[in-house]
Amino acid sequence: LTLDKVVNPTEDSDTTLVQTAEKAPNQQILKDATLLKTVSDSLPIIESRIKAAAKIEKSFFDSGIDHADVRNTDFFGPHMLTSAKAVDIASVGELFSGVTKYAVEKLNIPRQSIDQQLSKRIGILDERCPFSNVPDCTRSAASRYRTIDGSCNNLNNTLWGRSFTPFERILPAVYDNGVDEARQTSVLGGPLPLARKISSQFHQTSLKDHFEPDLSHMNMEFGQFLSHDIQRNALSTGTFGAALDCCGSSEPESRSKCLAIEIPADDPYYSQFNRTCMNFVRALPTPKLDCTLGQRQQLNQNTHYIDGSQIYGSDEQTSTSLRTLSGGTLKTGGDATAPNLLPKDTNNAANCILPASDANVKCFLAGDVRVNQNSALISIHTIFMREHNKIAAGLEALNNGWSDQIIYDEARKIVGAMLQHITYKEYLPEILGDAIMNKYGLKPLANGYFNGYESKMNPTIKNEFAAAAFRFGHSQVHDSLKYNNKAQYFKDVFLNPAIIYDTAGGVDSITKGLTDSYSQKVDERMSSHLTRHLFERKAGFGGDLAAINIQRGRDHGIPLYQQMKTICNVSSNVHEPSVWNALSSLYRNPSDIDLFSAGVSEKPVPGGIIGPTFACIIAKQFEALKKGDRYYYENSGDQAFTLEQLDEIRQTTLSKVICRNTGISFVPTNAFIKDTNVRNQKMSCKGVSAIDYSKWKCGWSNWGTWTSCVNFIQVRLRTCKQQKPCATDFCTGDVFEIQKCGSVRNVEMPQIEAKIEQLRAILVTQQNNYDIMDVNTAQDILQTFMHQNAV
Ligand code: HEM
Ligand SMILES: [Ca+2]
Repeated sequence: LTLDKVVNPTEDSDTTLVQTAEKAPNQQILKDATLLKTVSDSLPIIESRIKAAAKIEKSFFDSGIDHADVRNTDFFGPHMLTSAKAVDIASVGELFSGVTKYAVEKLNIPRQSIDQQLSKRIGILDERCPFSNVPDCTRSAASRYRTIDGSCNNLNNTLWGRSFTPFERILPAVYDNGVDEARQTSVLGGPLPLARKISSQFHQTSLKDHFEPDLSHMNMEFGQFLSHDIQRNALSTGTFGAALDCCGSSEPESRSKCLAIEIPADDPYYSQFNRTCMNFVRALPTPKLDCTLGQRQQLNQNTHYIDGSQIYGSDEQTSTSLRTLSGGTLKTGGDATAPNLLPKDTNNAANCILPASDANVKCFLAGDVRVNQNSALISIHTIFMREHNKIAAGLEALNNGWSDQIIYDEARKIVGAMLQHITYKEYLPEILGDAIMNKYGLKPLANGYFNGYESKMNPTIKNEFAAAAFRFGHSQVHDSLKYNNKAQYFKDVFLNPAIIYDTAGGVDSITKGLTDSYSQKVDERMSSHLTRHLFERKAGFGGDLAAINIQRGRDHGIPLYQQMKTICNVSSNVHEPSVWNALSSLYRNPSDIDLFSAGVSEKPVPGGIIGPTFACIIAKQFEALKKGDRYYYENSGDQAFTLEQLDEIRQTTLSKVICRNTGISFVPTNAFIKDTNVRNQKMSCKGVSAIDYSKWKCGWSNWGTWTSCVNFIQVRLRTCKQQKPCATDFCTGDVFEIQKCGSVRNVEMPQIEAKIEQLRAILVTQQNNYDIMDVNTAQDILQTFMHQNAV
């Protein structure tokens, strides 16, 4: 079984129980009626259990263990990442998990076949399915623009890639009870090694910087920005959306929403603070998209597609709140000394550290709530907001008579296309290397349309990608940001917007620093700023992102490293022996090893920076995000850019976007590669202009150049741009102009004028046939005419 078969099964996904039984003759055959009866028996029981649990949860709130405000150990406040809509979906998710567990017990369903045997829609559960309202896509089908929430992209599966739909899986989940309990038990029995122990013994073996000699720190930061476009997990909250304190209860294990990270007594760092517990809440459950019973799944609150949703939002309400609703622009904030920043989060909903001395300094709003997580992320968000507004102004100046809505839509379409171009053209090749880029067809074309859209390709973000593989970027994070030629420790830029407003620093300085400094090597080692001081507000009480990644993998039932390696066809020796020994010695059995830890520590693939197992998961995901996206920027069709617009998008580089939207003078030509590398020269921002908006002008293009003079006649052509989104009545007059040329003798005049009339008559009838009116076409027309009408 290879990954391709697993990810794109050819079998009909509505496998019936009978078919399942035929495939696995030894398994118990479930009758529909039996299952239906079991489910209806279980419903009142499960519902009353959920009610009782909610009561207990509320008691945690009433007693002050859970609390409305954010405290020292809540870090980013996981509950703040979760929207009310996700909580609603999760309540159904809980019901589905409960019913599944009941059925598994009652009907003695073997663990390995839970999903197979229960993968069936059941009428009485259908009405609770949060994904049964199929959107009306009649208008979007022919629309030039994506919907804000990603629905109606795939016209056969209109919910694919929409925000608030589940992550899907490459392999079935590995839960302790087969259905929903986090993996905590070794294959040999007994507990798995503690996540914090693996972090302190393996991910922190050296706390020194380990540079990746080729890549800039921007490579790290763009990865984070991109990751916030395509995924946002929903995490548990307490009653009334409160922060859960999984370390605050005397019996945290008794809470199904908690999976606190235990800190061993001999911890090399936290022990000096007598700290024994790190807050960790479980990701919320969701039913599957088809609402069949089965294992616990997790929810993506953002659109799965690369569509700039971290800039614009993944739902209508957010996207509208970020718009000025005039001239197609996005709202801005900032002040006289730091102008043109993102709009201010005046309520400090993100719980940022704000200086008491300056009421002006606030955190920011964007399409993704994590924007304030660190100053480098704020900076890149700001640059893309500015790029949108710059494009909107450029489109408005064309005087096409476009409304605010058309300008917004078109600018958003262009920015989304730029993000895709930067991702596939500049970012991914550095991560995956040339061979894998080619193998999965990830490279953009140099010209023409890409005709590789596959409506059967499911773009949904895979759980193994979100919870493990694409977190490789955590190993690239440096100890500090370079800012105003100083090193600003990472722990001091978490949720701290002050330097964005600093006249000596701000977006320009941080961005320049990102292109000017190295990213760290992708390996088992992670910066102590992430493994000891994540979101730290009080010494000793920061978080550990390596431990969180491991714990998250267990929470999601992410398959084991060995399973993923097999499915990815990865050969055996992909670790340095010393690295493998260090890791495997922490576990009772190699089969227990967590995917994040072993994946991130593999030796890199040729030309790339990650190992073969993560490369396989990541390449496959980006293939699906390209071929499974009807709005992929290189596609032809109703929604397409014109070829000349597409060529303009293809000129985009991250460096040019930086140049256009900051006051930086010099950038590396490729912002992802350090400019000390011979492949990469510094370029001046002086020569970088805005994109050529004339490609978006409605009505006549400028005249093309005159052809050369053939028998005293020359021609020039122009193009009527009536393509979408232009209205159709912009052009009156002809696409051609004819004139005499050369030194014509008087006696020849009448003859030439007659020829011109003859040519004009022909061109008038033919002019609708020409799509591209360039000088070569004109020359061809003229030569042919002269040839056929030789003087
Ligand atoms: C300063 C840098 C970064 C910080 C402080 C940071 C922090 C975090 C935190 C706190 C989480 C949530 C963990 C959990 O509860 O499961 C997370 C998730 C994640 N991070 Fe990062 N991260 C950083 C950079 C990156 C980079 C560079 C990448 C990729 C190239 C990345 C990819 C991811 C992914 C894929 C997730 C899972 C998202 C989800 O759950 O929906 N991060 N990160
Ligand atoms: Ca998105």
